[in-house]
Amino acid sequence: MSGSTPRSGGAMVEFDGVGLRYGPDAEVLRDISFNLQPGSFYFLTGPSGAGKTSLLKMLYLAQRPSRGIVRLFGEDLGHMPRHRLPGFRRRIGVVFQDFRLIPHLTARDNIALPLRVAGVSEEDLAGPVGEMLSWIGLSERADARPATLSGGEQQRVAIARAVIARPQLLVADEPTGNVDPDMAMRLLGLFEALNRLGTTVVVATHDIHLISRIENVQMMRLEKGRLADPTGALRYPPNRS
Ligand SMILES: Nc1ncnc2c1ncn2[C@@H]1O[C@H](COP(=O)(O)OP(=O)(O)OP(=O)(O)O)[C@@H](O)[C@H]1O
Repeated sequence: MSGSTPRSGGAMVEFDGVGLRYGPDAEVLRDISFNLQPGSFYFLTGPSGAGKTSLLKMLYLAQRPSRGIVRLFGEDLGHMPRHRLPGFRRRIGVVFQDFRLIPHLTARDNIALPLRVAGVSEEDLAGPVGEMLSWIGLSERADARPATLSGGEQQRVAIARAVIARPQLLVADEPTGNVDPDMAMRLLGLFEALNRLGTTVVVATHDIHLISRIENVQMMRLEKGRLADPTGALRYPPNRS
């Protein structure tokens, strides 16, 4: 991993008074303030349209806030020159709601992509990619292209691709929406394993069953573009000390 690490004792992610609007329309997110601590596991919930995907987009740097401050890995993104963004993005694993697999690459090559980008040799990546294919139950379909995979199979490949390079931050948008409950638990196991290795994990989901199966998670709930804190687990507003 290149680049800076979070300031000592600092948050992995800090949102301070963040608002987001698309074009001239009203804000879809308002007054969003929270800290994500390194190595923690968060579920983001809320009704459809509450703004979960929009919040995640700001987390994985696909969207800049309309106002407020977003700090990632201790740095203010508002003051970051564009040429530094790709380096930051490489430290973040993303499971997109619509998967976004590369259509002309096989399942194996989609999963291997982050390791290749990181410069891992073909010899060294074969083992981890094979293990990942086995974990998601797709060893037999390793040479299949995305268009020939089911929605659930594509989702499993997307998850494997997001976790294989052990990102510092993992952001997953409804990552188990297309798989059965057993596979959902297996995939959640991947997130937990990564989290135990130190990755901060943020999972947006409607799946209450999934949430109830994990211990030591923190909940974030969005309602109509605002953050609620029903459990009190979240520091809201953030501790400014
Ligand atoms: N690119 C966009 N342009 C304009 N409005 C958008 C855009 N993306 C999202 N919105 C609007 O922002 C609001 C929040 O959408 P968002 O997708 O973030 O919600 P969500 O909580 O992820 O919903 P779901 O659970 O259905 O995926 C919605 O009113 C949506 O219509």
